[in-house]
Amino acid sequence: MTSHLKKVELHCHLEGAAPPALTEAQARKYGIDISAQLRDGAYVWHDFASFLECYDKVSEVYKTEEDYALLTETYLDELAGINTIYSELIVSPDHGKRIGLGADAYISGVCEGIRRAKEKSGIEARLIVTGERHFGPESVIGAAEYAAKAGNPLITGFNLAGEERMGRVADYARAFDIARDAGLGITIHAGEVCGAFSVADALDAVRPSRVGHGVRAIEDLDLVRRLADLGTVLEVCPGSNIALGVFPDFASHPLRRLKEAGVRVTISSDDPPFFHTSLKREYELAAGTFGFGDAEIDAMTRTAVEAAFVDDKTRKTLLALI
Ligand SMILES: Nc1ncnc2[nH]cnc12
Ligand SMILES: [Zn+2]
Repeated sequence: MTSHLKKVELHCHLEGAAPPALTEAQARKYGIDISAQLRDGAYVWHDFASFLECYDKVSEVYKTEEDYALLTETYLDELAGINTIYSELIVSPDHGKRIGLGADAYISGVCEGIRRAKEKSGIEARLIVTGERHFGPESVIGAAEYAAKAGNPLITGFNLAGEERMGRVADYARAFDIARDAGLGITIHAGEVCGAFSVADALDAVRPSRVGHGVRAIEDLDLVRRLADLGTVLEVCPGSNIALGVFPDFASHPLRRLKEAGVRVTISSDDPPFFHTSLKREYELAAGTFGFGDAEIDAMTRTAVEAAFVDDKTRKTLLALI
């Protein structure tokens, strides 16, 4: 049981957290046929590429500022209900542009959702703007420029998600320079679908303080030592990794081995309903399947706050709550 533990999540894609029932209602509202992506209350995909396709299609049923306020509020309410004190949501203003809503209205809807949830439960949240690798370097630079110029105090980080097999990290380095120069925190998906080289590329090309997943670093023990020495924080999402077949089962998942090698690890849910998981389940897995005690789980939660893209006052307040 982990219901008594305070929780923090650093890695969850907003559209990836869309509850199937809400997506179904949205599709009905707009007369969109979502039956190829959502069947019997579950999202339909069979590998990483089809997951990304399904994700993009599902995102298309969220169309207005209010749709985004509702989606954000719904997810943060769920998190607050399991004792979560802080959440970082990965958002894609590009998506707002693609559906004709516009990046500003997309972000404004999300911020309204954060405001509503915080008013009810006190949950704190920040936004990480992401570029999508499969939309190419120019689009990712556009996302970084948007995040850098937004002047929105809730946008505190920049990420690169999407098809990890497309191009090399160095192709996207300029986007990270733009984000870093604007004072944004830097994290990047690496070592999920691609192997250890992808994590090494990320360290070399963008010097992130955190890496999304990073779990395939385990294939190179020198790299594991490098991560430990640098103090790079991994946003580990075990349920996602098993659902996507990154590892065949939890017994072979490297969360414990990375932690024991001195790597700073945290736990998140990634795209919870797509992977039949939730932050609650990820904490339960940490306790049950991985065998971590309460003190060890609290230490991971504290690591997440230490690595959070927040100001020092907020960090202090959050640390005092754990
Ligand atoms: N797990 C994941 N990896 C890369 N890009 C994503 N976009 C949404 N979920 C993702
Ligand atoms: Zn992710």
